[in-house]
Amino acid sequence: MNTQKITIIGVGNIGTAIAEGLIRNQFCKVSNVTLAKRNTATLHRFEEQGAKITSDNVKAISEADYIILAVKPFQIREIAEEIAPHVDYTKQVLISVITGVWLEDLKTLFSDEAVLFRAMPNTAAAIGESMTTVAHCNATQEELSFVTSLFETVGEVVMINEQLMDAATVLGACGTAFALRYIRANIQGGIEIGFDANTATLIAAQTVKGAASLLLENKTHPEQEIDKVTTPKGCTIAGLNEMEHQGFSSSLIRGLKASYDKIVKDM
Ligand SMILES: NC(=O)C1=CN([C@@H]2O[C@H](COP(=O)(O)OP(=O)(O)OC[C@H]3O[C@@H](n4cnc5c(N)ncnc54)[C@H](O)[C@@H]3O)[C@@H](O)[C@H]2O)C=CC1
Ligand SMILES: O=C(O)[C@@H]1CCC=N1
Repeated sequence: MNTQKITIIGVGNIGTAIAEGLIRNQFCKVSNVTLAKRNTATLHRFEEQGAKITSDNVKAISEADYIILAVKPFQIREIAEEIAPHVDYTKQVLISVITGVWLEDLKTLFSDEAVLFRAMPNTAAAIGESMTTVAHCNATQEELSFVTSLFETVGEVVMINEQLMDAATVLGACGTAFALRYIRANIQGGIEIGFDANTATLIAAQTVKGAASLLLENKTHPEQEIDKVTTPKGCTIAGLNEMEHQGFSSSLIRGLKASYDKIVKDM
């Protein structure tokens, strides 16, 4: 088990998911995890498990080896002003999961010498099934290995060129919501053709999980797997073609593009 101390500043949706994933998968001693947010009322279950909780960001980072920044983009300036003077850049490492905030921005907010990681996980980190993309600067091999293993503890990891981080945000982080909306539509349709909500949810979710696993395990292209399902003159191709007539793939691609354009426009 790792002995390094990890602090998460901003324990909302994604900070909570990372904390849950790390603690659940015993990445480090729970007592080496410090969680900081302004209102700590939602953090008591972590405290009961042995984590430290605080609303004092400076105190939160005082003993940390790795500091995960998980606040909203507009909150990072205020946090940086508060904690930057207290970071020991010779030994403390910063990991930002904040959308649209670049390593160069972080250097400006903290220090040119700061060891910086920019990572994009998703909320499935809570159950060890995140997809996390990572870029970095000034990191040693040891720091790189540590951060990789931290995110591997909560799912899959891929190192990317930072230029692709906004695209990774759309595909890998927003993608959780897009996939869930697809599943929800299946549930709605499933109810209309006869199932109760619980059964429709189980069938829809397990079917999507199975389809994704086919790609991950077989390393096939989706269309190869689709070919195995589409019986000639059968009901699958009839449904698929109707979905495409209604703009199914096109609407998803446009949605991804709109999501991407929103990040690029705002940041
Ligand atoms: N929600 C998601 O699925 C993902 C979000 N992100 C990024 O992570 C960041 C956080 O997103 P969410 O967790 O969804 O937002 P959130 O609003 O749920 O969490 C932010 C947390 O920061 C805390 N906070 C705000 N100001 C603070 C301060 N001065 N000191 C300490 N804590 C403070 C808030 O109380 C809140 O708990 C955003 O930049 C987002 O783009 C990245 C990947 C996935
Ligand atoms: O919607 C958002 O802005 C954030 C970025 C990734 C997931 N949620």
